[in-house]
Amino acid sequence: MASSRVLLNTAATEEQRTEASVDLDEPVVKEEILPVIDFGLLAEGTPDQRSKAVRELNRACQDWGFFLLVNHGVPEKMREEMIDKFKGFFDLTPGEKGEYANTDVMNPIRHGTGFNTAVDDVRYWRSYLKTCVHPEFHSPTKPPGFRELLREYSTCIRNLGMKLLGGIWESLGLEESYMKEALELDSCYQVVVGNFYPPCPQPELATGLVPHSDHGLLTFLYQNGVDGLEVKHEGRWVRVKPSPNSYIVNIGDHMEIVSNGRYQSVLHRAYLNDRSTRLSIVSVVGASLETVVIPSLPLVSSDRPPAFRGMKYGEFVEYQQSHTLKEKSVLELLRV
Ligand SMILES: O=C(O)CCC(=O)C(=O)O
Ligand SMILES: [Fe+2]
Repeated sequence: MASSRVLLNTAATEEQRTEASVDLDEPVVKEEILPVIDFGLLAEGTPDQRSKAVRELNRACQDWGFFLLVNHGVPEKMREEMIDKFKGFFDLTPGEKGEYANTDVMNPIRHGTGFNTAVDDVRYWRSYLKTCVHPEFHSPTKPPGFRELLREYSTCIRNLGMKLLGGIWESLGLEESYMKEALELDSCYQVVVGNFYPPCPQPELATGLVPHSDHGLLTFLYQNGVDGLEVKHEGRWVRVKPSPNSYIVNIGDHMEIVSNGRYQSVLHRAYLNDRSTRLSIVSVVGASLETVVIPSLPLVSSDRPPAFRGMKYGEFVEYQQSHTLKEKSVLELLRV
């Protein structure tokens, strides 16, 4: 596979100036519309409307593993303020942000570039801030107001996530209360990540994020109106264009495990552009870090034996975060 190594040297800050190496032989990217799920019908529709929404959820999770969530109830003002506060964080001085730069991958607040700078072999045109917001809430104290807003925002996404999970369990024929207990969802692990991608002078030669799947059950992504997400669908990279106000939601590795492979996590990556700064806010909702996640017993039979070995979710996260980000490599270790 052809690869190019180039020193990107521009007006970018020292933090963003980086050596990048990316594969150039990927299949052609196409733009397609993701399936749309109306959360309003799931949460407040008539029984018929809810059943229809659950069937659509089933189709979207099976066919794509990615969908657009509309009528989700997260206020626009809160989303836009959250984007502004993350911008405010990335605009802090390197010294102020440096307080959160650390090498312990399970540290509850982490700022950095790339994915895991200790092991990355590709450098990224990206800065990030990761904060664990549940079961314990952590947040930087700067910029002013960030902490308060993040608390409100993450609670809103968690509540949305739990209700959406309810619809997904139903679509798999699973009992909500059973799943809540099996995954210890009252102490679910939730992390919020701000991804900051400044304009890149040679976007075709650098990368925002390499192809990967997310570790949790579900991921919610909101962006600042600048596109940059690509999803691997039926062997091709597809550019995703969310409708205004929608969340992009995707299935994570642990949904693949609990559903015993019925719903699969999907490879995605971030591409760059040379004009506009892109900011994405990603919220991952997963089981409790203490839970050993296994395929759900009602989805296991002699015809369909367990497809994955169990592993404590916390160990999975730690392993993924301390190794090079590489497609679905961690999940594959658990495949039977
Ligand atoms: O910024 C994006 O579009 C992708 C981010 C992402 O995949 C992640 O943070 O896991
Ligand atoms: Fe991701």
